[in-house]
Amino acid sequence: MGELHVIDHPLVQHKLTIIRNKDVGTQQFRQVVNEIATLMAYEVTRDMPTEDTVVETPIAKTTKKTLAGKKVAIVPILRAGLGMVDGFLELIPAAKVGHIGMYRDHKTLKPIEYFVKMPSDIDQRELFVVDPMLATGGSAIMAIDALKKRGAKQIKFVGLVAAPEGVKALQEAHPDVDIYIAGLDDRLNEDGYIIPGLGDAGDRLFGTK
Ligand SMILES: O=P(O)(O)OC[C@H]1O[C@H](OP(=O)(O)OP(=O)(O)O)[C@H](O)[C@@H]1O
Ligand SMILES: O=c1cc[nH]c(=O)[nH]1
Ligand SMILES: [Mg+2]
Repeated sequence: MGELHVIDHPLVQHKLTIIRNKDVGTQQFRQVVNEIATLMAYEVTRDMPTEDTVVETPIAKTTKKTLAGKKVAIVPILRAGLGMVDGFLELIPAAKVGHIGMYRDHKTLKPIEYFVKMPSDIDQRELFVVDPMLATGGSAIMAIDALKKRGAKQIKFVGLVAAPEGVKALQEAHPDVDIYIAGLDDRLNEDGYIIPGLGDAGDRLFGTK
């Protein structure tokens, strides 16, 4: 079963509450989503492998840790996932970025895939699939299906707000994928929105309403 990690760091919780406010505009929403993404990138990279490296300080030669150079890629689920990419790149600037386009049909709530462009070697990379919202889980499940079909083996899902329904569905569909979120909310409403949630993340990020 994929582990659920709720990042309860005070800075993350504070920033998440800021963007829940319906009166926060596009510019601040975008900025704070990226700030939370940076803080989450710090948490989700905790288990990155390190190796011993010899370094000469002004005082002495010593052996200390550096990253072992594991390849990673950030995979935003368009559109809303794009809002988290720059925040991740702040900490992992050399990461490749693969895009997967997905929108939910408003009536059926089923996701529809419309774009996939991945680095050629995703089978050798750790992938961070980013999307602020995990609602029914349909979009994340289909995105991860598409990545596995292309050879991906190591995947983490990183979101901001999730409904319990989405967490359960994703854990059942992809038990090998750990889930990192900033907030686990109450439930979905009849339109498939997370309660209390933060509204439509894509519309709030890009000002399309
Ligand atoms: O868990 P689910 O029920 O699949 O819902 C979550 C999806 O819905 C939103 O995307 P949306 O369809 O609004 O597309 P957008 O990002 O282009 O606005 C969100 O960004 C997720 O991708
Ligand atoms: O609450 C929700 C659910 C799905 N997608 C969103 O952007 N918000
Ligand atoms: Mg949307």
